[in-house]
Amino acid sequence: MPSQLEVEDISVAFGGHRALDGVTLRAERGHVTGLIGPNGAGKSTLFDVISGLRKPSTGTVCLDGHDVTRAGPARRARHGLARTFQRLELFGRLSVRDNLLVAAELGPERRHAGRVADEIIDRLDLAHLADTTADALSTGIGRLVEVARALAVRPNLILLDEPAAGQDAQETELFAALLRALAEDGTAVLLVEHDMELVMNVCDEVYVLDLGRIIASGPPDVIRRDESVLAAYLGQS
Ligand SMILES: Nc1ncnc2c1ncn2[C@@H]1O[C@H](COP(=O)(O)OP(=O)(O)OP(=O)(O)O)[C@@H](O)[C@H]1O
Repeated sequence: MPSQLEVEDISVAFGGHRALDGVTLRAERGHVTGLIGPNGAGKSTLFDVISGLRKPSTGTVCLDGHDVTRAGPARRARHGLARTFQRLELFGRLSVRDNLLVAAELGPERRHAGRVADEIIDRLDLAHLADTTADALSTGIGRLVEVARALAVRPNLILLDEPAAGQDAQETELFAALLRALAEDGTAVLLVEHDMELVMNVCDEVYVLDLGRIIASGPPDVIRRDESVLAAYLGQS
């Protein structure tokens, strides 16, 4: 069976600067896969390539065995891809429930969008905030609602870009449990995150990007002790 996500030999250049250089990575169903690396390593650029917002100069992206390298974001979404962004992208004047409804109406269960929205609100314990407008949420809760909205399209693969930024310790703990539950449901989760404790606690495997190249990959215990990884982080200004 193919992996939910297979990224092969991806390169991206901005002018003369190689933001990604021959990146190969996989994310499996049932796994939380971490993507870490110092600032400017190329993590967001790789997410843009995977979600179809940026065309690579070399390489391929396959979703569930389908080559989508030349496909736009909408076709990738139809292959089960959803993502969140580093900056919150909720509809600020809409309620939490309406933010989920808008997404659910684009997903495979659009005919039961209301039911999908309510089920996710319950699952993420957001019922008390269902009628609150997104603008009124704290950053930490706003990030949780972003994940909720991504779930409303029933993704097979979810890309999360720094979802725990702005969350307090208790929110992060709940969030870790949510990520594990998503994986156990059979979703492939690809997580970019600077909170190393969260990454090391929830991920099945971790890829480390530095200056556009994968310098290490493996289970958290191995990555934690990898000398090239420690050197890359120590070199960070
Ligand atoms: N639109 C762009 N034009 C030119 N250079 C860019 C552009 N986007 C990113 N870069 C450069 O590409 C490299 C990778 O950036 P990217 O944002 O992907 O890194 P990152 O690992 O996500 O960083 P951070 O952890 O700070 O979010 C950086 O050197 C960055 O300055």
